[in-house]
Amino acid sequence: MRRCRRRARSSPRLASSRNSAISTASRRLGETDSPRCPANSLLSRRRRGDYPAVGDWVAAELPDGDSHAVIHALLPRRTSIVRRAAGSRPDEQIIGANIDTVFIVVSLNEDWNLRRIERYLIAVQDGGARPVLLLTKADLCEEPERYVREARAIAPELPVFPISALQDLGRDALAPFLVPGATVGATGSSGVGKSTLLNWLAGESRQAVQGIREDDARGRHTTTHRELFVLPSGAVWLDTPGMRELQLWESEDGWQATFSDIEALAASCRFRDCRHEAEQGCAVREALSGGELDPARYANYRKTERELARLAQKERRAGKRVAKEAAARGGKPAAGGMKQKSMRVHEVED
Ligand SMILES: Nc1nc2c(ncn2[C@@H]2O[C@H](COP(=O)(O)OP(=O)(O)OP(=O)(O)O)[C@@H](O)[C@H]2O)c(=O)[nH]1
Ligand SMILES: [Zn+2]
Repeated sequence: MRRCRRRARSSPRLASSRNSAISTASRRLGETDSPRCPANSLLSRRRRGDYPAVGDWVAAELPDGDSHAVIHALLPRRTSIVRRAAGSRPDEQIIGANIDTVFIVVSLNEDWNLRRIERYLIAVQDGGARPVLLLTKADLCEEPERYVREARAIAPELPVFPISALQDLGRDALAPFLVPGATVGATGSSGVGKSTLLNWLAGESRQAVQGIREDDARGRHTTTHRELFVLPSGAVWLDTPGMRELQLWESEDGWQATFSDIEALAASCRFRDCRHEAEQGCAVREALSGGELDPARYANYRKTERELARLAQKERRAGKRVAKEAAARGGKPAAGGMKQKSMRVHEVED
């Protein structure tokens, strides 16, 4: 089998099987062939999010006898899970495109932490994907239903399923999310059972998770690994390091969706700019003192609000800095921005 890699974090690769005489066609990015973008289209793109990412559909051409595909166009994304790219530039990195469902994976033998689940809910809902909570290792837990109840209390609409890959429990509950054509991903702490879950649903062990570090004469870089898997049900499983450890992003959508109950309370405070501190007619404080709102949930609401505000401020500052630098250069893009070579795709034989 042929694998390909490039220096950037996500790799633009084509999921479909190789076809010797293909004209321009719509394809899914993920695995096997190595696409290269025409140099002029590369140079005309600025933001990372404009580049193909795992899960994208592209119009591509695979010239006869050439193992390199050429991407001509990137199709619009239905959903995109993003995070801020490393470095000082205000830029987003697409962790996964066109994902329908993200399984938030929490193990029933680990520390149970509703606040962590809330953070995952924010991150997943920001990208437009549907969150589903999977409570793994149910075989190690005496009372999984207790945890299901607790999770439902913070997110009544959230589908929650206890499962055990080891004992083949809960498979049927996942079927509606794994219909043909659906794209799913899984996020959760290390060791909760994400790889085991993929292998269980795939019905076989897939070499999905080991990223290999390699050195070569041109420096050290990460060898990317397979990132899209077609499950026997016909669904596609997207597995990237970024997806496995989702982080908060500065958008507010996921935050508002995650804390919609508190947002609704805040909307009925007497004062529109209520800070929920000592104001008269504060519905939030009323709910807290009446026991309808868990103080720990409210504390997480405020904490994540502050975090997102800090991220947004950082973004604004970085944006101003970049604009200033661009103005100083007379509007030309930074030399150290998106280098063409960062899109180069390497190939290795397995
Ligand atoms: N008892 C039990 N153990 C499980 C189950 N699912 C996974 N495990 C075990 O949990 C451990 C971690 O599982 P992984 O699938 O590697 O976890 P992961 O989330 O992919 O971990 P990272 O790759 O570090 O992100 C392994 O020893 C699995 O055998 C389960 O349903 N029941
Ligand atoms: Zn208030």
